[in-house]
Amino acid sequence: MQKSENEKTTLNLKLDNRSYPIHIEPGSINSESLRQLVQQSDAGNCVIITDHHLYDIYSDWLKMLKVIVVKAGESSKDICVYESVLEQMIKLGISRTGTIIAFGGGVIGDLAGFVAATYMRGIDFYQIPTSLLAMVDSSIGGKVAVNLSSGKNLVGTFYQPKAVYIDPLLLKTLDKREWANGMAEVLKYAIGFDREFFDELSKYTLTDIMADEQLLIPIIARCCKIKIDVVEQDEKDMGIRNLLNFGHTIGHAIEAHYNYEKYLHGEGIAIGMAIKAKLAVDSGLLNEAEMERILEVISKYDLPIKLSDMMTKEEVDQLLSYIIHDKKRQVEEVEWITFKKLGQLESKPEKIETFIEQISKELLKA
Ligand SMILES: O=C(O)C(=O)C[C@@H](O)[C@H](O)[C@H](O)COP(=O)(O)O
Repeated sequence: MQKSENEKTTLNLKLDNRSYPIHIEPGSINSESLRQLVQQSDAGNCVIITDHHLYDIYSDWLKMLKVIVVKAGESSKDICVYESVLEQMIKLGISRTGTIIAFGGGVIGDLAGFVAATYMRGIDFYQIPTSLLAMVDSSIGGKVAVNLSSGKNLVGTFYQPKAVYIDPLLLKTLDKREWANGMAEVLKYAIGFDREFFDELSKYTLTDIMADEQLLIPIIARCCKIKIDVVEQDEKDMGIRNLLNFGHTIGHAIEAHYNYEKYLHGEGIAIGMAIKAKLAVDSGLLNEAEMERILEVISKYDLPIKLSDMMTKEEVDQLLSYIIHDKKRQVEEVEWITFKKLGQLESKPEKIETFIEQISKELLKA
């Protein structure tokens, strides 16, 4: 894999008047640059939304600025937390010409983006992702949302940021499980969109990527480029963008079934991608060796390829009931995202009963 120097990379996501830059530069985010971004947005009318874990780490950067802090973790992607943040925005005197800076992982980006999309009918926002998952996926493309008990991301909209600032050095605060969490989305791009990328990643381990910034930066840029290309073609997820949801129908159901406590998003979709790879062999879309390689590489990056506990048929049925609420669902069908070949996906409508029967069979296997 091509190693990069420490220069700045700027990518551009082109969507008419909703176009924006995605800056990738190690060391670009610090107290001074954060202050400048706030100043340029009118300091008194700009608020940073972050979580308590990050506030503890970066309090020196944040304490002089207007900040709203929520609890770290998926439980903050919640309607009540969303309402609380809106009320705090009012109390902070943020007007309809105000700005939000989302400084956090996927949860913060999705929550803060949804607040920005709806506060006084919409104000500007910037994404400063601090997790690998947010850097390679959720901070780009404008999907913003909160969860319901019925499922993931069920209340939200498409609302593009004004810019995304990616500083890989911020990942130093991430624990290994969170690194693996983000690598699941990296592997999604490789397995589903870029065979050469998959072959390259298969040469490394999670530890290699964590330890070598010169390896990491091109990986982040490659993921952003794939995401940009897809979003520019299908911003509202009516066609090709469905493919970015590979492994997610099962993954979201797993997350929701365990109340967003047992499995991180990346762990859920890793299991989802592994199940899809196994089923692709049954339908002749992958050969046994390709499937085995996919499972091996997913495992190599410290991600699960199956649920950790055996499930009863009743438990599997309960887990799969979340599929009914998947947003790719039509009336009687759900978009089945599967392989054309390793490195290329396709989406086709599948009867929900068939979908559930096939996934159920895999989930019940030892
Ligand atoms: O950007 C997209 O489109 C994706 O599907 C990317 C997903 O990796 C991401 O997790 C997204 O938030 C899930 O989207 P959803 O539409 O299933 O809520």
